[in-house]
Amino acid sequence: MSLYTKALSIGYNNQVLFENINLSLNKGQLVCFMGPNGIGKSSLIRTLAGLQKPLAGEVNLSGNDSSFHPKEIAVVLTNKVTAANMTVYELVTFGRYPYTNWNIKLSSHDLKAVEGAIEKVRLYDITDKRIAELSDGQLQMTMIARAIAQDTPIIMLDEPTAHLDLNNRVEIMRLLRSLSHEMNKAILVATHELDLALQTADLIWLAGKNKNILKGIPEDLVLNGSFDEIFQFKGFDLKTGKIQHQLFREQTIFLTGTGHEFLWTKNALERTGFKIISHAEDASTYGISVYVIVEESKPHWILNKYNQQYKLSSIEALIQQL
Ligand SMILES: Nc1ncnc2c1ncn2[C@@H]1O[C@H](COP(=O)(O)OP(=O)(O)OP(=O)(O)O)[C@@H](O)[C@H]1O
Repeated sequence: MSLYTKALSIGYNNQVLFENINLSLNKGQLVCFMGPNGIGKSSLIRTLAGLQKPLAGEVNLSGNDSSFHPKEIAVVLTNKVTAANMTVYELVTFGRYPYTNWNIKLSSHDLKAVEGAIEKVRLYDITDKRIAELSDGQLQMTMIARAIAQDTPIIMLDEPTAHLDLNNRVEIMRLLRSLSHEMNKAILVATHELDLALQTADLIWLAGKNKNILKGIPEDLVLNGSFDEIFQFKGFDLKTGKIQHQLFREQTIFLTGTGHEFLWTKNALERTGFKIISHAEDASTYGISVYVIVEESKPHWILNKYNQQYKLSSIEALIQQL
């Protein structure tokens, strides 16, 4: 199943957010939808999910007319959940409501879907907790589990990692990626997590400046400057993925070495304001050179500073000696 739009315009009576949009969300793909605050990501998700009327144009499912059904699209929005007294387990079972009648018990198939979702999101420790007792992150994970239990070919999530710690953010994006690839689902995630989106998305939708949406694989949008144009990064170089530090030391260091140790040494020296050169005909031109050496998995640093040599056992010691 896939979803596509034809000349779609969305927004509100007094505000058009996106105009004449032609997009498709295909099975087997994880799409990250990115753009600055207030550009209209949540509004587009609600419109694609059939929860909000378009201003013009159409949203279609696999060529059918837009008769949305919760068996086809599961949505995780950012709204507050009001079911304070319900347990986590009960809320996840709500994902099965398209398949059951309120008065009918969950079938063994329903229970399997609920248990499977709880396992995938690793909620087993908190299944008996009440919603009112959850942290924001736990509630977020519960809502994601509910959407997985719904077992639809399309899942849309609005900022699903907003309250999560780094491990859970990575875990959720990996999970969404595996749901799209292994279970052939179409997954759309509105997110501000640039680094995670660049590493996990098959495709990026980038909200443009002219009520349009740019599409492309992450690497192409980085290299062709689309991200820079939309986000107008200040002090951050997306092409290297690094914050641009002020070179306040006015001192160049010739640095050589390999592996993680070399990269983290470079990171520390740049952060502390040094300009780093790693390829040079003649290292002695720079007055200071640092060699990162790893022997039997243990690193040390050789600093040559104006004809003096020092052997150091940590990057902190190296910086102090500089
Ligand atoms: N129900 C509504 N009625 C009228 N205007 C709305 C409504 N919901 C949102 N808007 C307006 O639409 C614009 C886009 O809002 P939306 O929440 O879709 O943006 P967003 O890209 O998801 O933002 P963020 O990244 O900050 O979550 C904003 O100007 C917002 O004020």
